[in-house]
Amino acid sequence: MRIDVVSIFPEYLAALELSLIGKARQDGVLDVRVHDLRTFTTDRHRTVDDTPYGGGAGMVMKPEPWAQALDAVLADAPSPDRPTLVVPSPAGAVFDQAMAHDMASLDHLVFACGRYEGIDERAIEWARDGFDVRPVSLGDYVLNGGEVAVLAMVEAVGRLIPGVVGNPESLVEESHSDGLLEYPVYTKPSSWRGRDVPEVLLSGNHAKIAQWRRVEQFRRTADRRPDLLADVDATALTKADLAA
Ligand SMILES: COC(=O)COc1cccc(COC(=O)c2cn[nH]c2)c1
Repeated sequence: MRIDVVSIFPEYLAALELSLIGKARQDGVLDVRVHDLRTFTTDRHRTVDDTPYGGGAGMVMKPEPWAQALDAVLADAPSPDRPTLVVPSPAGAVFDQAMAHDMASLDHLVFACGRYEGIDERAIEWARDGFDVRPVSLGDYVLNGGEVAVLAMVEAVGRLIPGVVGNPESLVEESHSDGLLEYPVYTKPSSWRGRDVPEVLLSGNHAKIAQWRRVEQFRRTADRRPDLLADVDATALTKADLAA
């Protein structure tokens, strides 16, 4: 997969050189390119923002540098297919694991990191000719810019790409993969500061362990994210499971 990120703080994305994503880049599994929006300005001060029409506090990102930057990305695109342009924004569709899987199936993802009060809307509309434009929110809160959201999304998407995570098995049983939160996990020692690992996990009885884990998933989801239960087939939980 090819990923392009455009930002006025390209050094913010240095974290993508670390750990699993960094290794995937070295192995050629991911091709991540970060671009400094100021490269695409033409004035002496490398201006990327100006005051908002209609008044109000803050500044707005000028459309022209964005059009120049996105044109440069298109000129160097890996395939003639329309890339997806993800614009992290408080006014976007909320990012979730389903969206991460959808993005992981794409050949070319481009991220536009907004700052200040946002990007001139005309640049977003202009981009619809060359890109599948998707405003995406991480949640109902406001960041100072899109870079932190891009780090989260590139990690969530990148880890789903074959060859990025060592053991693909570890992607199967995790929160949200089956609509439920994940069960609690334990490791040695079996007794720690007076707290013992649940007996069933030491039993070697794999059917009982699977049953216990399933119940814990439902219990946790009901406790922390009851909103998720609406979409889950609770009949999968038998009375025997609950009695266990
Ligand atoms: C058209 O879109 C834009 O102009 C985006 O502009 C901005 C402006 C300020 C901050 C951000 C970063 O995104 C978030 O704050 C965000 C994402 N998820 N939850 C909060 C983006």
